[in-house]
Amino acid sequence: MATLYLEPYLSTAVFLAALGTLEDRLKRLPASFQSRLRLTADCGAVNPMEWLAGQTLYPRIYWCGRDNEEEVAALGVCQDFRFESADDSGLATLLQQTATHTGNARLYGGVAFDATGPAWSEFGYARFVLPRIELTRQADHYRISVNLNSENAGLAAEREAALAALRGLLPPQPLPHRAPAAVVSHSDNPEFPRWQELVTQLTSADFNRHTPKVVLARQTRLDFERDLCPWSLLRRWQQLNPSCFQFGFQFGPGASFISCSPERLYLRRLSLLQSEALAGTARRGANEAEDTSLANELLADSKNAEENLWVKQDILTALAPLSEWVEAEAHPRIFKLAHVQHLHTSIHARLKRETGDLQLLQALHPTPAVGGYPRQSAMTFIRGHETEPRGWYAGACGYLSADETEFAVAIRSAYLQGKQVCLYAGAGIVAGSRPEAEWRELDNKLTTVLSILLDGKALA
Ligand SMILES: C=C(O[C@@H]1C=C(C(=O)O)C=C[C@H]1O)C(=O)O
Ligand SMILES: [Mg+2]
Repeated sequence: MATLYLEPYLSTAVFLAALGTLEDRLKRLPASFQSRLRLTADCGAVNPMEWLAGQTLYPRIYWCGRDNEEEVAALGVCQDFRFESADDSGLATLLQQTATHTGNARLYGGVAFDATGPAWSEFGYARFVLPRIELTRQADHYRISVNLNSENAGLAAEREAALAALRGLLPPQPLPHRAPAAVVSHSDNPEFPRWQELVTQLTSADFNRHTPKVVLARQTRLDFERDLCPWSLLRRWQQLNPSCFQFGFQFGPGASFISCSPERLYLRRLSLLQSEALAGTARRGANEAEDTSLANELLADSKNAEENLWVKQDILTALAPLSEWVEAEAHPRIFKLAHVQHLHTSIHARLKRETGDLQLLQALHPTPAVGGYPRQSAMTFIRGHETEPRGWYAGACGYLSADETEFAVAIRSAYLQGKQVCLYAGAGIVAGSRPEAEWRELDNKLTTVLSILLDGKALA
């Protein structure tokens, strides 16, 4: 086995020693243990995404927090929880049970935008995985872990499965910039004429009176001459937008979902919660003066203020019964990305003792940043008028554990299947929205990912 690791790991000897440590500890496992067990060893610097891309096992899951302090490459399955619909009470049970697990084993996964929409195969309505192996970077500290679950097939079989996963590891695969893959076709759904009709409908006084905000989305589908590598695309994307959440899910070889999202649904550390209203958009300026003037216009604009306010108010209302206290910044600030800038309002709460991730997800998702206000009426409009299912786009993706849970809102995302990429962008439609301006806003939101795909500096 050893020779496999020789070249590509940056600190091969340390990595090999870590694998050796884990093997020894697996061989000397206690005769019994409660439920989940996690063994961890320091492994030296290895690029988590390149490591993930080099493996043969699935699922491959990548997560990097918005502050870039923590990066995780998760591989294979110790436990896999997949739910085809929101009616499945198993998801509620899972969320409740996770709260009572000791230790900090994390489940990585996501929930689709719409509980009732058709699910993407492999992704389901919701899917969460306790990975078999995790490579974690915290600041500049790298660790490799292996998870076991005594409730699986029995201790001996579980130990064998863990050893086999470790022994099957392959070297990282460099993700170099490659020559462009040519685009064969490019289509939008809806196209502009239909978008114009929908925005006109949503901004009519009659509609607006009962449903003041609906987030309409467009799917942009690109077909390339060759298969694309999701990890190469995500790698380039994260370099352009390092202040975003960066994540990817590849449950099998056929499809992957990646995202570079600026938006947090929530971060819960024990009973402290951080959430936010991120809505309202302008493009970035060509120079500093223009950029500042666009930011000032955004801060002063009533249509954008309203987009942000519906999100803030809805989150505050949803959190009030779940919290000891909840507070929000009085005014939005500017959050800058590579090609757009947004209005951002921070929200903090201390949760009541009985509030867990189940209540939080039910109360918050989907927020009016991706659905609308009121939620049910906006969802009914979206279901009745968008013809492409959103799948996990605008869903909630992240990790769950007893002590700490974080979900990003899966906007600025791409669903890849072989040669095909589906990109998604939505815009909050409120009174005063104009079809042309909102259409341009969709384009602006896709500029970063399109600059990579169409420049072709990554990918084949
Ligand atoms: C729905 C998306 O983004 C949302 C809509 C925004 C807007 O309309 O200004 C801004 C950020 C998000 O709340 C998306 O990017 O797909
Ligand atoms: Mg907007």
